[in-house]
Amino acid sequence: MTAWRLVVGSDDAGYEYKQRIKADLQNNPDVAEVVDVGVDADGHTHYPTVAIRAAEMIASGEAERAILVCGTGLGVAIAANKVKGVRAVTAHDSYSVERSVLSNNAQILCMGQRVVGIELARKLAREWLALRFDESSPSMAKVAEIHNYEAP
Ligand SMILES: O=C(CO)[C@H](O)COP(=O)(O)O
Repeated sequence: MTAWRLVVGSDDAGYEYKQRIKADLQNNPDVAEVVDVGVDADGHTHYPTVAIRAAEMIASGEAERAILVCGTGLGVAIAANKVKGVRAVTAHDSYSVERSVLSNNAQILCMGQRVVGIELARKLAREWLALRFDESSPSMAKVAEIHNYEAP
């Protein structure tokens, strides 16, 4: 199975989790390469800037998946979803993480450093990266409806 070209990003409120999850990715067989779009340790870039940068990389095909962290996981998802073709979700439980791929073919997982414990966030990231959307599944037609809505 093909390994992902992955983007990670956060604002300052998600920095520690982004760094920890990024470190995990070095040894993850589902990950081929990782691009970090910030912030760095003393960065204060607002979450929309980081999220839109990551989402644009997905939309352009530079990467297939992204993990974004802010305080709640909400703002990064709202911003990323403004980029055409991107499906970003906030999920902090295993079932939602699973369905975000199997139902929604989400390319971006968003989590909140102020919401979920680090060990759960790491586990959810691992689970999410191991999942693949089945284009022959009944969910495909529903995802296609979303795509068709924003098609030119
Ligand atoms: O969680 C955030 C956005 O959803 C962000 O990390 C903090 O945003 P703020 O509450 O506007 O500072």
